[in-house]
Amino acid sequence: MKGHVFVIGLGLIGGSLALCIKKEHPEATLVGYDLNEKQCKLGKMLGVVDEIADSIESGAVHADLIVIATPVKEVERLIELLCDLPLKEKVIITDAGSTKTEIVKKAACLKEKGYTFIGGHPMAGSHKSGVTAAKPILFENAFYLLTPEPDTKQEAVETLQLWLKGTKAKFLKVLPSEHDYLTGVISHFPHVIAASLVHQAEKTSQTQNLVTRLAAGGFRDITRIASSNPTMWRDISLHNKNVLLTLLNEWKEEMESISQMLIEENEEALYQYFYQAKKFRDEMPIKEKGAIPAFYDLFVDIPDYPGVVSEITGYLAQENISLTNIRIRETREGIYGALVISFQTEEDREKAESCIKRFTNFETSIGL
Ligand SMILES: NC(=O)C1=CN([C@@H]2O[C@H](COP(=O)(O)OP(=O)(O)OC[C@H]3O[C@@H](n4cnc5c(N)ncnc54)[C@H](O)[C@@H]3O)[C@@H](O)[C@H]2O)C=CC1
Ligand SMILES: O=C(O)C(=O)Cc1ccc(O)cc1
Repeated sequence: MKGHVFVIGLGLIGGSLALCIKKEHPEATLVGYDLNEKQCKLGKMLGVVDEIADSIESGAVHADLIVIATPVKEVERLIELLCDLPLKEKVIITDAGSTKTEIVKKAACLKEKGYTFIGGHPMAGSHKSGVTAAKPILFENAFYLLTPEPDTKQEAVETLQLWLKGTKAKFLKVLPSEHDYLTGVISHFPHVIAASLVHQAEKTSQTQNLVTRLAAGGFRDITRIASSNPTMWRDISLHNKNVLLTLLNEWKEEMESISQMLIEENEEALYQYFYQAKKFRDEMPIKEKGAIPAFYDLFVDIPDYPGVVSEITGYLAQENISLTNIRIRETREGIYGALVISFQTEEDREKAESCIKRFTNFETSIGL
């Protein structure tokens, strides 16, 4: 497709979406804008966007597609700002925010002006931020939730999906309230719990300095997401506060019932509690992005030349690092592909990452 695409917020998500759009639509002009000048410079330098706009206004008025990829409270402010601009009549405005109810409500002013807004949420990412972490394979096979309104034209939804085809994500349409409840359960509430576990360990560390050294394995797995961007999570929590408060109350009741099982030394109830959790989790489609990520996967961006895979496995073998699985996610002649290497433990994955970094200049990441 041809046209001007304006991406506001050139971070992990805005940058990755820009790369996906350019990959699928090389004739489109990608224009970026970020409050942080450094992200603008990097975005242009890394070829994530073709141009940087001087202001929101100058980027927005020429755009056929506007993608807002800033923290969710900023999404609201930007929508207000766009409402007062003379945009193109057929422009499609979307966002990538992790919450939808408040954003879609705010977008009513765009509808009043005759513009089309379709809420969006690519359900993949990581605890990293900034345009340097952006990559075109970030959303591959992930769910991409869209929240069109009943009166949104089907043609506009199709056009948006076409613009976003390069994400290779699986699009699903949901209601904003449904979106916020589901993401509250599987994403927002777990972030609160992860942060709370880290706080608990920190409190203990004030009197027991061994705690941080002992915190390995399970603790690190369950608290990885506590390393995410605090501004982003502050905004998400405030936007989805009602769902979070409901979930917190249910959680408190559940914790109360565990206290009771412990007080009563109720072996059968405790066994059932852990057994049912294991059963449900083991049956989840964990290999699919969007459920629970496979935590010990290492992604290596590799150039497409013969022998590159055995070169990498050779380095790992030299350092006695065992892998459990290896696969190539995408290769086309001369184009970078992603090698996905699975390990049994996080320690093995960390060792492998530093080994590959020492021997090569290939980009590595732990993805979702
Ligand atoms: N990080 C993740 O894994 C995921 C994040 N999201 C959502 O995507 C959005 C962006 O998140 P990330 O890319 O991770 O954050 P990020 O921190 O990497 O990028 C956000 C960028 O927005 C810029 N920004 C903030 N206010 C702005 C404004 N008024 N005008 C222009 N630029 C502004 C910041 O300077 C920053 O560069 C958030 O709404 C987040 O909830 C959605 C899916 C996954
Ligand atoms: O790092 C992780 O596991 C995440 O949870 C990434 C993430 C963050 C926010 C979203 O709205 C969707 C995905």
